[in-house]
Amino acid sequence: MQRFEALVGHLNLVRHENWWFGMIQDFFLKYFGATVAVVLIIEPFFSGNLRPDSSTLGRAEMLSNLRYHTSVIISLFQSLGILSISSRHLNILSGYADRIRELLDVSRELSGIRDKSLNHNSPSGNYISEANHIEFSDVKVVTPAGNILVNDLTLRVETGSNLLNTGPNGSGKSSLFRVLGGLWPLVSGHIVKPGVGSDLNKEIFYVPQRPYTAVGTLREQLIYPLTEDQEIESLTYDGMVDLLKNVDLEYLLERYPLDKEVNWGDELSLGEQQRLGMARLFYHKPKFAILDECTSAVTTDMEERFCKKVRAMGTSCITISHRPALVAFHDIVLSLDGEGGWNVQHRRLKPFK
Ligand SMILES: Nc1ncnc2c1ncn2[C@@H]1O[C@H](COP(=O)(O)OP(=O)(O)OP(=O)(O)O)[C@@H](O)[C@H]1O
Repeated sequence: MQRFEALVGHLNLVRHENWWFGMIQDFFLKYFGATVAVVLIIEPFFSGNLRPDSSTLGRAEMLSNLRYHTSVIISLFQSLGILSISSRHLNILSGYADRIRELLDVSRELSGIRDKSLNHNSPSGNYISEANHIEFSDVKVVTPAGNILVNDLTLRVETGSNLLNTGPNGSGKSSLFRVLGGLWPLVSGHIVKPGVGSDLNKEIFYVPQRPYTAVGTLREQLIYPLTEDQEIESLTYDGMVDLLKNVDLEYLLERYPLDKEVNWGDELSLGEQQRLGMARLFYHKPKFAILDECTSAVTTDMEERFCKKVRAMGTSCITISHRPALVAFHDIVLSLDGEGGWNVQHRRLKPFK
C-alpha cells in the first residue's frame, strides 16, 4: 500500500511537471517567436522609424523584406523549441531501447531453460528423446508459477492414431503441449517425440485457435512459418488453388492479387483465419498436428471435412476441443479433471464413408 501511494505521488509529480513544461514549451514555440518578431521589426516600422526611401528601397520591397525577416525569426524560435523537446524524445527512445534489452534478456534466459529441458542426459532423469511416435511417461505439467496441472501422465500416441484432449477451462490441455513443444520445461518424467532438436513444425505442427497472420502475400501465409528461401519445394499457383479449395477459401485468389501485401489479421474474419491455418497444415503435411481449438469458429460441416482430410493425408491429430462431435474422429480420448487427475479411453474408429 505504501509503495502504491509512493507510485501515485510520483505519477502526480510527473504530471504536474509535464503540465508546466508543456505550457512553457507551447508558449515558447507558438507565441514567443511571433511576439519577438513584432517587437523587433514591425514596431519600428509602425512607429515611423523606418520610412520607405524612394532612392533606396520601394514600399513593396520593404514590406517583402519585413515579411521575410519575420518568418525567419518565427522559424528560429520554432527550431529552438524543437531542440528543447528533443531530450524528451531521447528519453522515450531510451525507454523503448531498455524494454527491448529486457525482452532479449528474458528470451535468452528462456532459451537457456529450454536447452536444459532438452538435455537428454539430465541428472534428474527427465529427458526428451527421438522416436516415430509421441509418448508421455510419468510427465508432470507444472505452470511457471509452480501449480501442478497434470500429475504423472502416461500416454502413447502412435502415428496413425488420433487423440482428443478434453477437460474444463484451465485444466492444462494446452499446457501439456507447451511442455511437448519445449516452451515449458519438463520437470519430471520422460517424453518421446519425433523431430527432437529440429523446429517443432517439421514433424509436429501446431495450429492455434487464432493462427498467426503476418502482413504479407497470400503465398507467404500458406507456407508460414517457412519463408520463401526455406521452402524445399516451391508452392506453385495450382498448389495454392488446391490448398485453398480444401478449406473453401479459393475466392481469396480473386480478391487479392498474388503480390499484394495484406494485413490478414485485420481483413479476414476469425473463421477465415482458422481456415487459412488449416490450409497451412495441408501444405506442411506433418506427422502429428496439434489442433488447439482451431475449428471453434468454422461450421461443423467444415470441421468434419477438415478432420477427414487430415486423416486421409496420414497426419495424426491431437485435438484440443470441447465439441463432443469430434469424439467420432479420435481413437484415444484424454480427459483432464483440472486437479491433476487424468483419464485415457481407447475407442474403435469407424471407417469413414
Ligand atoms: N505463463 C503462465 N504462467 C502461469 N500460469 C499459466 C501460464 N499459462 C497458463 N497458465 C495457467 O495454467 C492453467 C492451464 O492453462 P491452459 O491454457 O493449459 O488451459 P486449457 O485447459 O487449455 O484452458 P482452455 O480450455 O480455457 O483453453 C490456467 O489456469 C492458466 O492460468
